Amino acid sequence: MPKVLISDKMDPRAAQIFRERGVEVDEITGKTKDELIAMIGEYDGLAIRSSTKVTKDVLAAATNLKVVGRAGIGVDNVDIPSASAAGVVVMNTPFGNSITTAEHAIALMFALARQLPEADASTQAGKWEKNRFMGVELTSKTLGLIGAGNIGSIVADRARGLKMKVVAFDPFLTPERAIELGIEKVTLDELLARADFITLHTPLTDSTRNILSAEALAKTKRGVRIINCARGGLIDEVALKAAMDSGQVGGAALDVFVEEPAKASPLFGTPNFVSTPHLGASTTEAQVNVAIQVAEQMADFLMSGGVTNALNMPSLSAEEAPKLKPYMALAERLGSLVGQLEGEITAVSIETEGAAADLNQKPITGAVLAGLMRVYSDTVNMVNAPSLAKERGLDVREVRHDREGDYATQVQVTVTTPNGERAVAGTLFANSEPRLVDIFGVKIEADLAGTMLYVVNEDAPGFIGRLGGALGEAGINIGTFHLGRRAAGGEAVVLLSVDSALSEKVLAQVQALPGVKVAKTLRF
Ligand SMILES: NC(=O)C1=CN([C@@H]2O[C@H](COP(=O)(O)OP(=O)(O)OC[C@H]3O[C@@H](n4cnc5c(N)ncnc54)[C@H](O)[C@@H]3O)[C@@H](O)[C@H]2O)C=CC1
Ligand SMILES: O=C(O)CCC(=O)C(=O)O
Repeated sequence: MPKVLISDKMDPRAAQIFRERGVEVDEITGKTKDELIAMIGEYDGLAIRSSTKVTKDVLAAATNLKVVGRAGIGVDNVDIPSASAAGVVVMNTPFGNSITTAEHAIALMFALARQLPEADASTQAGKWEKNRFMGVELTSKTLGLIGAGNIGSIVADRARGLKMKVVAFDPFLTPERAIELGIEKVTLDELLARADFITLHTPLTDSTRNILSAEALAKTKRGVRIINCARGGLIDEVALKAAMDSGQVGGAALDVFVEEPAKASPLFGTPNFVSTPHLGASTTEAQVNVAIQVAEQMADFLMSGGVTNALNMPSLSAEEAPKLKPYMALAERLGSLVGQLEGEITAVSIETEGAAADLNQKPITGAVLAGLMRVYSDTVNMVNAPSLAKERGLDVREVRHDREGDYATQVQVTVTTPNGERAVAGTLFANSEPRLVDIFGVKIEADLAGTMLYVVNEDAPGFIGRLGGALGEAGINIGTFHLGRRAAGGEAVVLLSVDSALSEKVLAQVQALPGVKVAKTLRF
């Protein structure tokens, strides 16, 4: 039974779903990095929010880990390249808290427009400072959106409902989408010059870090009000403090900080500065949504191989997964076969025909690459195989054929080596049992499983007896025996499964049999 650790506070429905789906679950929150490292080795899955940092060190200790599930959107607390390299799938829940976060941005915009937190504190302090708190209307004001993805679009919709004009800077926003949202796509400089309020809704990346730098803040309308419900680091906090002190920025509301938890900040105490402790996603509705979604996705993956909302692997629905499972086994074995038999591979082409061509090709390709590269690395799997292939400069091609060949379904793997192109092909028997049907142009029907001996020999009478004799003398029991040949009297191939591994000595004896060109042990 797979085992999952929930390491951040999460709605109890997550644990309930894991248990209902047959996944064992521990909820242990508030652990330090070292404590997490000490315990992570026993888990197949890790469910987190934003507090747990899934660093390279944590991943190195996570020897059984297969999936990290983020109950939320931002995954900047997960080292995705290290997770991919370790073959760990990283998933998030991209929509579950978007409305809630957008509403928080709108709430902070109102808080700034009417100085609600300071007015509240003053009133409760018995001051009744009616003349101190003069606000501004939102109607007809311009809202500048930096980032118009899921959350930014919802903010735009709500702001338009408030009769604001919305302009957006987002290099990936298409003109059609801007029209659909009723917003104007502008450059960053134009946004800075025109916006009365600016709200940020991008991930933190190299291109968005300090997007509101001292230089950018200097280009804003004097008195602009700024809201950040996305990520700390999008605004230069020191520059923001200076801009607020000079009056260039008339108000700022931050839900997120460069350092979290933000227990101290030069911004604290600045007039018309509003802050919340990363509460963007903190509503009952959003937390139920993300908890249910992350548990469903992780359970699908651990129990049936379904992949949804993964950031480092193509999606695979829970319906597709069982159909693809035997193909992935076939693909991995074909990849493994060529990987073991061919040394220097510079390109690989994965061709499907018949029923296989109607399936999602990415998992089949991932499985071929994982099998192929297992000779180089024990830790390669479908998640890290494509990036490993890229690192090695392997040219990967996928081809789907409409035609149906000799079999109703077929996967062919062709590799390019210094000796030319070499192809192997396989099919499924009874829709589920992987079988090799062609090896380097020789027709053969073989199950690729366990330890096998691959022999290429000259087709001549008596050879099978001599081979069986050599193995028998060495005490090696033959399980299955498969034969194929290019032409009578030409090159023949023998693939046989053996019940125990062949020693170097026995392999050398087979190699020395008259007519043997190649003898190699294979493992599947
Ligand atoms: N405060 C909180 O509790 C929460 C914060 N978030 C944060 O909100 C962010 C946005 O979430 P979504 O809208 O769901 O993400 P999304 O991926 O749907 O949208 C992000 C948008 O940013 C745009 N973008 C990327 N680079 C850009 C750049 N250099 N300049 C301008 N735009 C750029 C993208 O094109 C995309 O349209 C998340 O990355 C997350 O960090 C999300 C949920 C809760
Ligand atoms: O889990 C949380 O409270 C934070 C949510 C968040 O920042 C996100 O989903 O990106």
